[in-house]
Amino acid sequence: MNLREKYGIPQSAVITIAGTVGVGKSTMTKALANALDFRTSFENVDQNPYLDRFYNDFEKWSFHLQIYFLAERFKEQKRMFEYGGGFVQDRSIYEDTGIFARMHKEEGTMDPVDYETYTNLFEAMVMTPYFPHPDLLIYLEGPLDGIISRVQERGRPMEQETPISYWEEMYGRYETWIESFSACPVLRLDINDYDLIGRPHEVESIIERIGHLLEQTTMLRK
Ligand SMILES: Nc1ncnc2c1ncn2[C@@H]1O[C@H](COP(=O)(O)OP(=O)(O)O)[C@@H](O)[C@H]1O
Ligand SMILES: Nc1ncnc2c1ncn2[C@H]1C[C@H](O)[C@@H](COP(=O)(O)O)O1
Repeated sequence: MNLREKYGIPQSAVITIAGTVGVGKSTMTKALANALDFRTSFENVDQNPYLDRFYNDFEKWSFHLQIYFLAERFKEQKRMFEYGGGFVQDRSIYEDTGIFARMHKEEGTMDPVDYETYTNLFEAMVMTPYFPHPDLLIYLEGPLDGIISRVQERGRPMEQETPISYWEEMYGRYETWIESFSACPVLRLDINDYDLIGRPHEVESIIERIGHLLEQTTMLRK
């Protein structure tokens, strides 16, 4: 019996991983997908034609980047649907609007009219009964200084050159955002409570918690 069967996780489940830049979403996505024998849906950072330009000039490229991410995530959503689920997704679509677009609009680096156009499009595409929400959102959290060290060590120059204040602002917004997030059930994990690189077997206890939570939410729906 594999871990998915052992903990009663449906073959069709879609699990999305959320959290600030550098917190460990991609690492978690790989580990969970591997242990559950699920497919992965990653953000393709290296192939993103706007990301470098965006970090060099937020005001100029905010709108273009958000539209690009929306199109990419929607394509991924379609792919997950076509396979009938069984996916772990690196970052949820909800963070694009709830964290990034909103932050840039409120910080004055996204034009308010562009923001309005973007959110209208987002709501028309995503906030409808036709858009299947994930079965579970895993929210990764931990101390900011450790997360910033991970960003620095990972070594994407555009992120290394970005002022710490940007990551601080984002971090605070994530803390507020998760408190009111309600599109699907949430499992919060503190990154100091596991280490998927140093102690990879710890993925099992995370899968056990996922199984319990999915079981509870299925019972509540009955
Ligand atoms: N448990 C861990 N201990 C130490 N470093 C980690 C751990 N998990 C992830 N990292 C490292 O932190 C960096 C950011 O992780 P990543 O999974 O890419 O985060 P995200 O996808 O959230 O941006 C990567 O260099 C990764 O290898
Ligand atoms: N919607 C977004 N707006 C701006 N920047 C974004 C958005 N989604 C992701 N990003 C950036 C943040 C990081 O530099 C990379 C990848 O994020 P990561 O958390 O490392 O997966 O893209």
